[in-house]
Amino acid sequence: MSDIEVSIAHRQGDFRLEVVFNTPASGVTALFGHSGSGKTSVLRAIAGLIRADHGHIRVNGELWQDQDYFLPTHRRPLGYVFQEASLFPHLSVRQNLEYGWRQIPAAERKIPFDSAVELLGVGPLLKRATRRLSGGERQRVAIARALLTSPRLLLMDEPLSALDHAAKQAILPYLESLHNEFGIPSLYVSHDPREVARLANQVVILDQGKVVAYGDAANIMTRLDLAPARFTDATSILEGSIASHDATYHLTWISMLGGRVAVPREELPVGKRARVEIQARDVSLSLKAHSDTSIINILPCRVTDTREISTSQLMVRLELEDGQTLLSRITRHSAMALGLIEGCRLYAQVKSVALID
Ligand SMILES: Nc1ncnc2c1ncn2[C@@H]1O[C@H](COP(=O)(O)OP(=O)(O)OP(=O)(O)O)[C@@H](O)[C@H]1O
Repeated sequence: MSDIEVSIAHRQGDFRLEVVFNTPASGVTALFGHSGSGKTSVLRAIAGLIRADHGHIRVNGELWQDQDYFLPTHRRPLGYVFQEASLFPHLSVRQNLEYGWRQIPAAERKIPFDSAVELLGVGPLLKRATRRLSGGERQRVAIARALLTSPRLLLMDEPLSALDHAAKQAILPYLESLHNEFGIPSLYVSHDPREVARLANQVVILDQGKVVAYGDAANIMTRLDLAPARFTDATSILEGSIASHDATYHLTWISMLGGRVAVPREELPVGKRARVEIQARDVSLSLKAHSDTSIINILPCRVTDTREISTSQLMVRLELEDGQTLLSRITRHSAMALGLIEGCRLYAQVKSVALID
């Protein structure tokens, strides 16, 4: 019963939304798609900001809408974070947060005020006027304010899209810790494949108002028949655990069943679960496990799919020995030189690995 069930049809102007998906009410589900594919409309329907013409929405077994019933927005236990934080300009950060906090009776508050402040790192900003915040700070305050309403579902509509690269990178770890810390499921709209690969457990891909695919993020984000893996900065996420630290070369080794990779040394306990991000452009392929190379991350793998992404470039989907998937972007010229075909066994040489958590 603990899932989010959406089955709606809605017409707005010439645009027709026909969306059906089911996703666990835990972790982060990303809604991914091009501009105009209907992502915001789906969030608005879930929030009750529009009433879909047909269909139903059920969250954790609780009916929010069907043909005869419509739960008004203010009675849906959700927090909504928009592209640009809509904070009250005449109130301080603390007053903005207290506004969210006071919206619900004390007995129903699940998230302590100080925990939300600490998690989003907004403690030093509490006395500030909101007009004196940077874009990234504003978004952190907006997320903290949404959390303080103790929502059972968090809806986030491209909360990072107005931020530059550095501000995005700074805020991502806060978003990552959000559901680990409080276990509040989120629906997260984005058209940035790297952001989705990092944050999402599940992904729903939308195109022209319809669901093209949905399911486990690691699978969906690396499927070559879908849009995310065809971006030039496509990314794969691998899961392993901290295996050892190398004091001489200042490295931390992360092991998976299918091999191991190194990142610059991080003081993390051996055995701790770790996730790493690998960009497709940083993965080259070789027929042998070379030792005469500067690359230390060499993973045995098998080709499961290939797709041209431009006249000169190919995206290759690889399966590691433990079943995890990795993307590699190579030239068509290299693919021919390697004699690359589906099923062939190779070695992925990974030039750069970033530890996420
Ligand atoms: N109130 C409206 N009346 C008529 N058409 C609308 C209305 N709101 C949205 N649309 C249309 O519905 C389609 C989907 O819009 P939506 O905002 O859901 O897409 P999106 O995937 O979130 O896009 P973006 O990434 O650009 O925010 C678009 O073609 C848009 O022009």
